[in-house]
Amino acid sequence: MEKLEKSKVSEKRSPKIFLSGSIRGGRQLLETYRFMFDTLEEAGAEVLSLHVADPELEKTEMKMTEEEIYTRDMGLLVKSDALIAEVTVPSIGVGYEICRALVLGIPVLCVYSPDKAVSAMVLGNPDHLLKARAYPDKTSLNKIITKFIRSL
Ligand SMILES: O=c1[nH]c(=O)n([C@H]2C[C@H](O)[C@@H](COP(=O)(O)O)O2)cc1CO
Repeated sequence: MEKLEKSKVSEKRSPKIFLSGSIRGGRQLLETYRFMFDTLEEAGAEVLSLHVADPELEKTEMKMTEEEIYTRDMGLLVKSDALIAEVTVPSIGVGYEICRALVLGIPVLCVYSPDKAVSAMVLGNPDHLLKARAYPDKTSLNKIITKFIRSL
């Protein structure tokens, strides 16, 4: 009888990704979050937190209470196969989500612009579930994300 091989997430179904990016920490990299969202979709991933890359985010989140935002995001995080965080812009929410994902045993990819001072809590973190990668340009950002998705 043919032996069933243990398959990775990507061979079975679209990996569910929590995209994490600064909101109240500052929206100056919104265009990068949108690029990351597009890259993830092209790589066959399903982005659960699409609101992070939404230029109209303020309109929808304004109608939600702080508790509703927190509960929704934590609910999405537990359903995620991985978290991908853009950490160039310091954000308490992004840092919290990274830590929470690691505690839950969810793999994390942090990406950042190489000329920015990123927290040692990310760069110096020895957790085997955490990868931190600098991207000098959009082409490398695309490659880093695509490689990570294929590794899931
Ligand atoms: O309105 C929101 N909606 C929301 O989903 N978040 C989550 C998702 C983001 O990855 C992260 C951003 O955190 P911060 O707002 O502290 O920069 O927190 C955060 C806020 C505002 O803090």
